[in-house]
Order: sequence, then structure tokens, then C-alpha cells
Amino acid sequence: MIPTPASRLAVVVVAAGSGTRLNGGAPKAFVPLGEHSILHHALRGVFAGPSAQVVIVVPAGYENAARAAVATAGGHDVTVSVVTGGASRQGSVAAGLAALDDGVDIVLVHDAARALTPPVVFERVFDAVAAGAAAAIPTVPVVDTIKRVDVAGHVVGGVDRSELAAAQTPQGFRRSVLAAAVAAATADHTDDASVVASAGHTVVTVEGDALSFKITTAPDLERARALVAPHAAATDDPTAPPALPRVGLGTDVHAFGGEGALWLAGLEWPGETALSGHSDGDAVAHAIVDALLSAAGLGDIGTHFGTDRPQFAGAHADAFLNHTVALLRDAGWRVGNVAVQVQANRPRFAARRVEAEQVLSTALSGAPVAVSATTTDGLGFTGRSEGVAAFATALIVPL
Ligand SMILES: Nc1ccn([C@@H]2O[C@H](COP(=O)(O)OP(=O)(O)OP(=O)(O)O)[C@@H](O)[C@H]2O)c(=O)n1
Ligand SMILES: C[C@](O)(CO)[C@H](O)COP(=O)(O)O
Repeated sequence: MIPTPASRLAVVVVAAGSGTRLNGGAPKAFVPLGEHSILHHALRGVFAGPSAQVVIVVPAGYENAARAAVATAGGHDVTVSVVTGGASRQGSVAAGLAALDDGVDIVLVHDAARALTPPVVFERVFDAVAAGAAAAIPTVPVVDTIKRVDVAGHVVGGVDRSELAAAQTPQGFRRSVLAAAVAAATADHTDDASVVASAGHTVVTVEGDALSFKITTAPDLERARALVAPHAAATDDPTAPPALPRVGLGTDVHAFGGEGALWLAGLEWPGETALSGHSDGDAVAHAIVDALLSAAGLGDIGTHFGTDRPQFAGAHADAFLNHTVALLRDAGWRVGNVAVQVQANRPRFAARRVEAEQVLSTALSGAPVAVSATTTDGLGFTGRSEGVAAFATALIVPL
């Protein structure tokens, strides 16, 4: 980091949004994340970064709650101003800029919603602007295949993801550049770099961080809570890695009567009756997903694979398990091992058990999977051959 007098730098923390997509019962920055609020965690990252004046922009009526968050986050020695936000994010940024001290010449604008951003990201952005850039933003690569989709939901083309990057915050600027661009803006932009770029300035990028994800929806909040919970008691540092392995439990049931082939434990079973379900009805894979998500404290299969996700309609085990591994990885975990038991009269697993274990293990990035199968001596719905039940346990370990 380039050392500069504290008076040069200010961080504007925009926390005035309503959190419509989160629907958390309070403006988003004031929704609980562990023992404290989202804003408290965001401020911990800000206070651990480069020395700065800090301006917090909040909804009307939340000024005192913001001052309380400053105290719990350890901002006793920091110059902090709390101001009321605008109707849009850009309006809130303008309100924050109006509260800057005279000596400030570099400004970082940070979303409170990116509450677990590591302090090193603030340093990277500040260093880039202090080294001469008019504007610098942290970005991360886009990992999904991106499609253009029309209003009917049909794919109309692809986008080369090598040309794309996902923008995060804090976004850093020469104060004069940002203030002039915001004052001259005629359109509402979703980030500050767009405001400055539309005024003709070059925006450079620095490395972002997976922990800087934005808490936008309920699954994001679950993920943030899972990151904060395991280590908060031990270290009180939300950016420290989780310390202990964790275990989880999952079950699933599907009835026979689906269309097409039977899919179970990641295998197709020619000649067997299919299971019904939104996806392929693979109760073994779904029980494993629930076991892994419960171990990580990331909710359950409905949280991430509900019927509102058309991409998982008809999907097989590999799609479910790959996505679950990615969710765990983003939360700081990898799969240790999985054990799953199937209760069913059919199919008979003995001849294909090893094959099933290999397929499931491959979908879990190589973690060992043990599959066992049993019947119930004619008792219950599995004994009457009405369906299949599966029970899974999982161990996950910190990355
Ligand atoms: N009028 C607004 C709108 C947004 N923000 C802030 O901008 C950041 C990013 O916005 P977003 O995640 O979209 O938050 P919300 O607007 O609260 O969410 P939603 O769009 O779901 O209502 C958040 O820290 C939010 O508090 C703000 O300060 N003032
Ligand atoms: C500023 C931002 O976080 C960069 O990714 C983002 O643009 C905030 O607004 P959004 O409407 O939630 O995209």
C-alpha cells in the first residue's frame, strides 16, 4: 500500500437501499448478519483498510442505528459522518460526496451490501488511484456461460465471457473526477465507474475477491451467515477462514411414475420405472445436496434449486452436485466425504454400486462417496414399491 496522509482518503459507504430483493424485514444494511447488522460487518472491513474519513449514507431514520454500528465495529478513532441517502444509489453517492472533508482528494465508494469485502481489496483500489488512475474498480472473472435471452426466455445468442468481468466495490476515484461526473450525469447508473466512464474517463481494474459478493437475495444472506458463523466466536473476524470440519444430514423421497428412463445415484437404469420430480427425481443426488448444504449452513435444496430455477428442470445428478460444490467453495468449504443409503426394492444396486460411487464422486470433485442399499422387508412405501427413499450424511472441511 502507498502511504499517504489520512486526510487524503475518504470512503463513502452507501447503505441507504431498501433491500427489496432481500425482503429482510428492514433496510438491507440493517438486517442481522450473525450477532450484528450487515452494516456492522461492512464497517469492520472499512475500518481495517487504509486510514480514511468515513461517510455512511443511510435511509432517513436510521442515522442513530448507523452510529451504533460504528461503535460495535470499532470506529472509535475514525472521523465518521452519517448522512441521509437518496432515492437511487447514485443519489446516495451524491449525498455522501457532499459530506467530504476539504482535504480529501481520493474517494472510495463501497456498498454496505458487500459486507465481507476483505481489507486488502480497499488497499488495491486505493493504491491504483494513488498511483495515478482516475478511476479503479475491483473485478472478478465471469465463470458461467453467458447467454442473451429474449422476453420469451429463448436463447438468442451467446456472449464471449473472456471479454467480461463482474464489477465489485469499493470503487475508487480522484475526488474531482467523481464529483464532476456525478454532477453532470443525466442518466442513472448502477455503479460509479459507469458514471465516470460516461464522462469520458478511463477506468482501470484491480483484482476483486470472492468474499466481496453482494448480499442481494436470501441465498446470499444465507451464504454470508454461514461465513460469519463458524469462526465469529473464535476470532470475531468475519474474513478469517472457518476452523472446524462440519457434518450434515439430508433425506429425499421420490415416487415411481415419472416419464422416460429411471435416473438414480447419477446413473441411468434402462428397463426400470422412472421416478417423478421437477428434475430427474434422483433422490440419492438430492439427499446428498441437502446433506452438504446443511453441513455448510447454506439452507436446503429448495433454497438453491427451487422450481423457479428452470435450468434444473430435468437436470441430472452432475448438475446438482457441481452447483453444490461451487456454493460450498464460495462459502469457504470443500467436500470431505459423503455416505448415502438408498431404501428401495428396485433397482438392485449390487452390480452397479461401484459405478454409482465413481459417478457421484466425480460430480463432487473427487470426494469419496459410499453408496449402500437396503430393502424394508415389504414395509412402508418403499416396501410396497411405490417409491425410493435416500438418506445421506456429509463431512465438509475448510478450504
Ligand atoms: N437509494 C439507494 C439504493 C441503494 N443504495 C446502496 O447501494 C448498494 C447496492 O445496492 P443494492 O444491492 O441494489 O441494494 P438495494 O437497493 O437496497 O437492493 P434492492 O435493489 O434489492 O432494493 C447497497 O449497499 C445499498 O444500500 C443506497 O445507498 N441508496
Ligand atoms: C455497484 C455494484 O455493486 C457493482 O456491482 C452494483 O452495480 C450495485 O447495483 P445493482 O443494481 O445491485 O447491480
